Amino acid sequence: MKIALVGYGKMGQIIDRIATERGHEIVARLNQTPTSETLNNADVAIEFSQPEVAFQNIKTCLENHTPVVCGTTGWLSRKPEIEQIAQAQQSAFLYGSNFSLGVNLFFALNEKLALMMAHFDEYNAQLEEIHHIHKKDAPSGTAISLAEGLIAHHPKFHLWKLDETEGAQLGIFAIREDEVPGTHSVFYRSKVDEIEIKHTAFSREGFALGAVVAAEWLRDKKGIFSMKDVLGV
Ligand SMILES: NC(=O)C1=CN([C@@H]2O[C@H](COP(=O)(O)OP(=O)(O)OC[C@H]3O[C@@H](n4cnc5c(N)ncnc54)[C@H](OP(=O)(O)O)[C@@H]3O)[C@@H](O)[C@H]2O)C=CC1
Ligand SMILES: O=C(O)C1=N[C@H](C(=O)O)C[C@H](O)C1
Repeated sequence: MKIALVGYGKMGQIIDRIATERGHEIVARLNQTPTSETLNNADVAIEFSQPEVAFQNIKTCLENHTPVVCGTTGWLSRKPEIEQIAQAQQSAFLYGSNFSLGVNLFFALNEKLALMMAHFDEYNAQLEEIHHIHKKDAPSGTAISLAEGLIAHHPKFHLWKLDETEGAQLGIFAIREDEVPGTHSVFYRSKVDEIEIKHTAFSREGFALGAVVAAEWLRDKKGIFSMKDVLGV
């Protein structure tokens, strides 16, 4: 199929290689907001840009009726608007904070554990994410998805507060270090023990492959989807 890459940085360039290896044609490699012309009749757009520009990129794709797989994080406050546009335009939109199979299994594992712990009050949870020094947003989209999943499956979870001041943010430690691709840990701590579950990305390959698989899945769809729909988990 024909793929438009909206955002051609670290992720876009790896997606280009993997999509080409899987027999797809890259019809656009864009580092600016697309237009109907620059989308070049793509079957699907894959958007990995930056937080401050993602909304306009996605909006343009949806209004052009180009199905769009979005991996850009840090813009989610405007996701409801995008979902309204997708519905109004009868387009296809799929957002993933993390497209790797490993992290989506990690999401499911933590949700199952939170569900089991919902019967007890012993454990609290704390999240930690480590990324490369170029990352603009914090905490990571993956960490936010993790936190949302824990709370949804364990409403009593008291996510530790970073500094115990009233109204402190969720217990998410965001660390920026060297060229770390993405490491996420969840610590479940009681008075007597601690359970740690960790996902470590060795490179960006897993994210890129997952995004291409999501684009292949989305091509003939209409509506709003996530990686749970692609993977059936
Ligand atoms: N969901 C997932 O699985 C993953 C998500 N991400 C997320 O993807 C995003 C991109 O990450 P990464 O590739 O490392 O970042 P990069 O900064 O390497 O790439 C972003 C690219 O977007 C380009 N860009 C700037 N403005 C626009 C615009 N208006 N329209 C289109 N493109 C534009 C930049 O061009 P220029 O340099 O010229 O400004 C740059 O090439 C981040 O939000 C990150 O959190 C990353 C990995 C996995
Ligand atoms: O910026 C990155 O690199 C990544 N960002 C995503 C996030 O914010 O969760 C996914 C992955 O961890 C890499």
